[in-house]
Amino acid sequence: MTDPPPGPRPSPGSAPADGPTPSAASADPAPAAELDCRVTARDVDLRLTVPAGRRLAIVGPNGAGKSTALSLLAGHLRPDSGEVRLDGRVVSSPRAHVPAHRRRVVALEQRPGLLPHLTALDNVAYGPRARGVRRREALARARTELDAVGCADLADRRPHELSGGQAQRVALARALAVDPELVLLDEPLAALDVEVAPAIRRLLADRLTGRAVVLVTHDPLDLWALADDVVVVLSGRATQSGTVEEVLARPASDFAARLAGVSLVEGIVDDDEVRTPGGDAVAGIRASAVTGWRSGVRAVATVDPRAVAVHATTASPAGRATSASPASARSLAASPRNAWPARVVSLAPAGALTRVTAELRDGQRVDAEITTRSAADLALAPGVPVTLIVKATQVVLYPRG
Ligand SMILES: Nc1ncnc2c1ncn2[C@@H]1O[C@H](COP(=O)(O)OP(=O)(O)OP(=O)(O)O)[C@@H](O)[C@H]1O
Repeated sequence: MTDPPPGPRPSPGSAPADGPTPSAASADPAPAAELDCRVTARDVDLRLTVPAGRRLAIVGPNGAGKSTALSLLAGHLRPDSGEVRLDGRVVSSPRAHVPAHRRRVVALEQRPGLLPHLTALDNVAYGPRARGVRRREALARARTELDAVGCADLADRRPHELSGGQAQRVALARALAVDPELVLLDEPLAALDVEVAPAIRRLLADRLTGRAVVLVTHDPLDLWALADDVVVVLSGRATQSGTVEEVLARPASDFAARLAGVSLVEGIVDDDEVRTPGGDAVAGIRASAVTGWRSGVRAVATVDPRAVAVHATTASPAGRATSASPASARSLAASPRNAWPARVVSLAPAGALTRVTAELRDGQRVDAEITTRSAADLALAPGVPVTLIVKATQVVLYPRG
């Protein structure tokens, strides 16, 4: 967690002159946070909004710019251009900057970062005290917050006398004791034992619902449990955003598809199907409420790995995969099934199953989860030609937005 912010809270009027104060006439409350920033040295050009009371998850591969977004919101980094607004006030722009300790933004990170010489109670009371709250009141507030995270009986312990999970609970109490207007979570469960993480996840869900939160995570479970909305950041740019349900139901990138646990196949709409660049026809069901479906537009299909069957194939002299099963790929495709020639890229254990990653003719990758026995019977190995069979009813098609 960042150090509790000492000093008085900046009033809306003390925001830099280029920041309009929230409009009293506006019916909708200002978003809790708005970020529209360029950081040239990091090749980051990001826009994101956190409506009041909503929890936004930022997801993306390593180096995508997630921590940069958190640093901009916290006030540890200034944008080269653009601005950060909290509750309608400009707090960062190239011309002006409200420093981190004067923002009501708290961060909960992998390490709880409690002050080692203070008891749990004093750690939690520290923030309110630093904001000028009287000691008695600050201690009362700290007790309430400790109670709310199930740590009332740990009030007198010092950080080295707490388990990892207990310390993270106390850190949450400390964060909320200052009535933050924005809570930043940076992989808050990543350093915890797998036995402890679920309880802390439940606690975070309980204590943070209805607050403005920005969460960075690599764990799909956190998305469902801790976020309302999600933004997918790739190479410093927001590429897709929406509710968690929307984004995971219609992932628009391989990264988002992996989070959703599906494979993504891209192509062009050809009547009712999607035609891949490699010439494969992808039949499926149209995602609900789809608009813009017409021949020639770019489209994607999502394929659940558990719905993919892998059949042995012999390579033709031209090196093209053909089905070795009695029915040819074409006749299979005429039934409500897809049959795609492919080549195995890799095999990996997936619980009791084996995850087979195969490459279509144009190099797009599709995963299949099959029994380990089938993988052995088919003598699957990297480079082996196969035919992937998927029922059309288990493929979802939508135009690429
Ligand atoms: N202090 C820094 N100075 C210069 N460049 C940086 C600095 N920190 C990060 N970067 C660069 O900025 C880009 C975005 O990095 P950032 O740490 O925001 O990514 P991230 O999505 O948080 O990654 P991860 O998941 O690995 O934490 C990367 O190219 C990174 O190398």
